Amino acid sequence: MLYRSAISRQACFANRAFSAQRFASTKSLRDTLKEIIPAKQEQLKKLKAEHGDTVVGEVKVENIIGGMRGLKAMLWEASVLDPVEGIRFHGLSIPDCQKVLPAAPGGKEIIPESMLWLLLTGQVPSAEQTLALSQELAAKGALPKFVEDLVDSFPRTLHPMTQLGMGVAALNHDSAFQAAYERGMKKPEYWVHTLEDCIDLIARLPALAARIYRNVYAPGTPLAPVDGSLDLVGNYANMLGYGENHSLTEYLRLYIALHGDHEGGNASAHAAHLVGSTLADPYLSYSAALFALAGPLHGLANQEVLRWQMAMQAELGADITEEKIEAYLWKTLKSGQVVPGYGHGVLRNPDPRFIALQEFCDGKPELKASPIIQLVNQTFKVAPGVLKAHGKTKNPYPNVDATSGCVLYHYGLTEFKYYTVIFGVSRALGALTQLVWARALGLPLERPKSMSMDALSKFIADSK
Ligand SMILES: CC(=O)SCCNC(=O)CCNC(=O)[C@H](O)C(C)(C)COP(=O)(O)OP(=O)(O)OC[C@H]1O[C@@H](n2cnc3c(N)ncnc32)[C@H](O)[C@@H]1OP(=O)(O)O
Ligand SMILES: O=C([O-])CC(=O)C(=O)O
Repeated sequence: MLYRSAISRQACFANRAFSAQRFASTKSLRDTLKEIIPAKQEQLKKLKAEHGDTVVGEVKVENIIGGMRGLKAMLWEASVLDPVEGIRFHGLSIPDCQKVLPAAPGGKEIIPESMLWLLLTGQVPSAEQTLALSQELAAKGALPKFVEDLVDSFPRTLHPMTQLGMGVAALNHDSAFQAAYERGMKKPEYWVHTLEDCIDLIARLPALAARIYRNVYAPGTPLAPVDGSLDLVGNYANMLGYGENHSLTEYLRLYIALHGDHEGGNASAHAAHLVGSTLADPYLSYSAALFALAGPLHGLANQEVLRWQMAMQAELGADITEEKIEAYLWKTLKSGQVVPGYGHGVLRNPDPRFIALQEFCDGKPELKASPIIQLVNQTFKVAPGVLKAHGKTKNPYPNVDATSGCVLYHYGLTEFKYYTVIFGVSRALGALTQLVWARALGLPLERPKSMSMDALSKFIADSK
């Protein structure tokens, strides 16, 4: 009863807040995709036929040397990142999504299932569709026994991200795409089997990620099974051992929904896309994404932020002033390290995901009073000025990693080497969505041309 009234409350709320045409019909996820894919295929065909030779930008030597920064060279459907405004998912900003995407029954925050539906289809799901997706994910959420045994065999000292990537790769044992490919499936069927793998993988990530957490940080204690009545994050929190903490569960829903997609060029999404373009199955493709996410310049920065803020707290003692933070920032920079959680390859403003997580904290007195979250806020006041004066970083503002882990720490989830795993549960939403579309659109193998320094120098000399 409570469940039903929560659902209809959500539906009414969503209907008030957003224009009707953005809403999905009452169709299932698969039928919705079947309906929209032909138009997208047609759009791509037309773009290629009518504008294939339109120039989008130029390639400078600095782009080739500089990590391809700024080059518009990938197709990515679900989201676009504006340097100033931040991310939009199918045109919806984070505040838009917070208004229209259904929450979990009894909750307020965006539920990752509704974000997944939006990313995959470009439509806002109803509460009923979101619930159906939750139920499907829970029904498919258990791990095969051999993957449980594999993960249980890892040493506790193996980094949780290494464990996650290996576990995800091993899940390809059951890949529907791989099996159908071996049977000789035709190209138009690719997306159908890719979608099934992607749904299965997203469903199993919480059980895999929670098992890693329990093995490493609470060995020998019981691990809850997947509960068919819970949503994806409800289950994840429960299996982690935090199911009773409603506030943390809500935070995780928001966190996982917001980290889901950040257009295509970020290292994890791009890695999934590159590997997927070889027709490797979604499990192998997403394990590649996870290993990219595990680098400190990308997803691992959230563990690095906490480590750095804790070291700052320990050094500065009880009376932390802005002057002392400023001196600590300079010490970090002068020692040749980056300030973790600051800077970005595309953004040139504070990350709206950072703002959304800060707003989550602002609404909760216990979070506002938390020393670590106060330190994040104080650092935010000082760091942009210091980074501007330092004069190197193109973006002196915080990215999402500047706060995400510190909030987890406040909730008692203090094992910071685990934080990127939570990011890894999330990024599957966007990276796997794109794999479905890459297969539906028949996108080719990704294979850019590289040049050696000698070849570049010759090219420059010849063009003078
Ligand atoms: C979810 C995410 O992945 S968000 C990013 C998470 N990563 C971090 O927070 C780590 C800290 N930040 C960084 O290292 C960078 O800002 C990156 C990797 C995110 C972006 O890198 P780039 O696009 O190359 O940044 P940018 O063009 O501004 O770099 C120019 C110079 O400023 C430096 N710089 C950039 N950000 C910082 C920073 N936070 N602290 C100190 N120096 C920085 C770069 O290292 C580079 O120095 P170099 O010329 O000596 O090599
Ligand atoms: O966009 C990027 O390069 C990094 C990032 O913030 C993300 O992947 O979420």
